[in-house]
Order: sequence, then C-alpha cells, then structure tokens
Amino acid sequence: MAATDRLNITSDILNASMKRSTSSSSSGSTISLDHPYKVTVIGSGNWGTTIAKVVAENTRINPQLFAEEVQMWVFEEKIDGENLTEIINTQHQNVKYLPDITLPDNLVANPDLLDAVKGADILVFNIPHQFLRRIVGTLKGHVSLTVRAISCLKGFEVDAKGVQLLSTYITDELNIECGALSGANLAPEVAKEHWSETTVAYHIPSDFRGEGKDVDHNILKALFHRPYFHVSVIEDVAGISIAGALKNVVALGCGFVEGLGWGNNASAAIQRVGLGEIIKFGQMFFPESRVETFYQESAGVADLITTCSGGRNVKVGKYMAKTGLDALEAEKELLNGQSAQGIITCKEVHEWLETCGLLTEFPLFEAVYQIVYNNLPMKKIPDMIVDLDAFANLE
Ligand SMILES: NC(=O)C1=CN([C@@H]2O[C@H](COP(=O)(O)OP(=O)(O)OC[C@H]3O[C@@H](n4cnc5c(N)ncnc54)[C@H](O)[C@@H]3O)[C@@H](O)[C@H]2O)C=CC1
Ligand SMILES: O=C(CO)COP(=O)(O)O
Repeated sequence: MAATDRLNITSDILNASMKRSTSSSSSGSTISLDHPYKVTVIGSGNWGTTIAKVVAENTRINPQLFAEEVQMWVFEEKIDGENLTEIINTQHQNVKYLPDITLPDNLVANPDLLDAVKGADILVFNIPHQFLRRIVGTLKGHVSLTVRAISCLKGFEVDAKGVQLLSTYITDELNIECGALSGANLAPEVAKEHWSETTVAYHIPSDFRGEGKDVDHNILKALFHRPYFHVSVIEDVAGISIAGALKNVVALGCGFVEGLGWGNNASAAIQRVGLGEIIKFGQMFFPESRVETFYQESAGVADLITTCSGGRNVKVGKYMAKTGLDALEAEKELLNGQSAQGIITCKEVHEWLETCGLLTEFPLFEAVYQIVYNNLPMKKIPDMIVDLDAFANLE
C-alpha cells in the first residue's frame, strides 16, 4: 500500500473511537495505521454469531481502525429448503443458532471458508472445537503470516504429543499469533445486550510490527468492548483458556447433582472441588498460567459460576440425571444442533491424565468422565471425589 494511502491517525482519534465503546486510553503518541483492519469471524453457532454481532457493531463505529464489513464463515445448511447464509444475509438473523436477535447488516454470512478469510487481517475463531482440525487444515497455506487471530473456543487439542491450548494449535498450524477471548458469557444474554464482562488475552509477538501497524491490546479492546460487554485485556492466554475449557467438565458434574435433586449446596461443592482441579491442572501442565487469573478475571471463577448456573453443559448433565439418557442423546434432544463441549473435553482430559498416570490427582474430572462414558452411578460422585481408587472397577 502506498504511503499516501496510509491512514495517519493520532491517539486522540484512537481514543475517541475507543471511548465510544471502551473506557481505556492509549499512550498519547502519533499512531499510523497501515489500513483499517479487515476482520473475519470463523463460525456461526450460538456464540459465533453473538461475537460476530459484537465485532460488526464495533467495526461500524470505528472506521479508522476497522473495515466496516465483517465476514462470517457459516457451515452451510438448509433451513426449510433455504440456505442459512441466504437467510442471515436477507433477514439479518441466524434463525437456527441465535433466533430473534437482529444482526447488523454489515455482517455478511459466507459459506466459502477461503473466500471469507481472503484479505483478512484479524481472524476470530469461534466454532465447537471438534471441527477445528478440519477448518485449520483447509486454511493452511491460505493465510498470510501477518494475520493475527483470537480464539473464542473452549476446549483442548489432545494427541500423542500432549495437551495443547487451541490458540497454540492455531499458531502452530497456521504460523500466526493467536490469543484468546473467554469469560462469563452465556451467548443468549450477550446477544440480548445484557451486561457482562469478558477477558481477552493476547501476547504481543516477537515480530510485532509496531503500534498502529499491528494488532495490540488497544486494537483488541476496540474490537470486542461494547457498553454491554466489558473487556479486560491481559497477557495470560493459558490461564483463561484452561479455565474456559475445564469449567465445562465441572458444569456437567453440577448438572448431575442438580438433576438428582440435591440442590444448591451440592452444586457449590462440585464447583469448589472443580475450581481446585482447574487451578491444579493449570499449574501442572501450563506453568505459565497465573493463579490470579482464575479468581480475578471473568474467564476464571465467574465463568465457572455462570456456566454451572445456566449453561448448556449443566443443562445436559441435569437432563441425563432426570431422563437416564446418555450425554450425546441428551445433547441432541436439548440443544438443536448446538454442542456441550464438556462431553468431549472430559474425554480429552481423561486421555491426557491417563497418559501421564495422574487420573487420581483429578478425581472430579475423572468422575465426570466415568459417568459420561462408563455409566458409573451419578449418586456416587461425593465418594468418587474423595477416593476415586475405590471406584476404579465399578460398573
Ligand atoms: N454458546 C455460548 O454461550 C458460548 C460458547 N462458547 C464456546 O464457543 C465455541 C463455539 O460455540 P457456539 O458458537 O455456541 O457453537 P454451537 O454449540 O452453537 O455449535 C453449532 C455450530 O457448529 C457448526 N457445525 C455443525 N457441524 C459442523 C461441521 N461439521 N463443521 C463445522 N461446523 C459445524 C454449526 O454450523 C454451528 O455454527 C465453543 O468452543 C463453545 O464452548 C464460549 C462462550 C459462550
Ligand atoms: O462458555 C459459556 C459461558 O461463558 C457457555 O457455556 P455452555 O457451553 O455450557 O453453555
């Protein structure tokens, strides 16, 4: 791009555009943006569509920083004979995954993944994590190394090499820097613009091109912060990702005890044990994660509380307890195509801990796995979290 085409903006402009949507300030130096950043959201489920709405609202009010149009990659499907992308682009609603919410008309649904990411400067990944490998595989070789990414996914990538954060997986596969967004954010509430907080974590990479020429914490705050969606930007990608992934396992456990009719005290006990195991998992396998993140940030204990109160995972656990259905049947009956990620995450965690010989160090995670995959009796949870060994061979 020619130097004359560059947008030279002062920090006042950056501050003004951010102040409309944020409460933060910038450093006071002159800022030169190469070009307004083009943003693509990859995913269009319940949370994918909600975050795309947030982002499109912000790109519209911050033309100095962002190209107004936001592309949203949609896994195409037919709804009453019509393509979901066509419905989104004409009715400005995702009638399947986020019904009754009007989306900004600068949000464009696109069924072609490579076309959707073409020319993007910032990729926001937001899909159930079982689909990440295939999507990243398709993107490989088609994403410029200057692109930056944020993962809104909650889960891990587990294989023979070990347990990996999803942001690290994206970085390793695509060779682009990737941070994370995670918080106490039930999508239907955020979509209705009810106030909540979230945490964005991003590590400024060693090839950072300089303020105004590259994505930094100010840019990320301007992209995600809304009057109803308050963003705190930190560095601890590992901490927020671990908390976001593992609280889904704990929420299944809460669902079990609630479905058994045991009430709030039992749910609080599961959350207490769960928080301990989440922090221990972080310290053991991701020593770079900060303990403070788990209790100071929205992505920590606040997300645990909201998910265990009203998330899909707690609903699935509860439904399993009440109906006797297995987890996948309950997910299918309850969620109309949405996912409860705790079902997959508890298996990934089990496989990893088994590889390490550390299953008994995380009795709640293992109890949830045994209930989901080996049909162990839910009512034994209180004993299992005290002495898992006693239940090792229980059918
Ligand atoms: N829904 C929520 O309240 C929140 C969800 N999250 C996390 O965000 C991530 C995305 O979740 P949601 O957007 O809620 O997804 P979702 O649970 O609504 O899943 C449905 C999405 O999966 C897509 N899909 C189905 N089959 C597919 C395939 N074969 N390939 C690719 N995509 C396919 C559907 O098209 C749809 O977009 C998850 O990791 C979740 O844990 C995080 C915060 C809040
Ligand atoms: O991550 C979430 C809230 O922050 C959503 O949790 P569920 O997937 O259980 O609905």
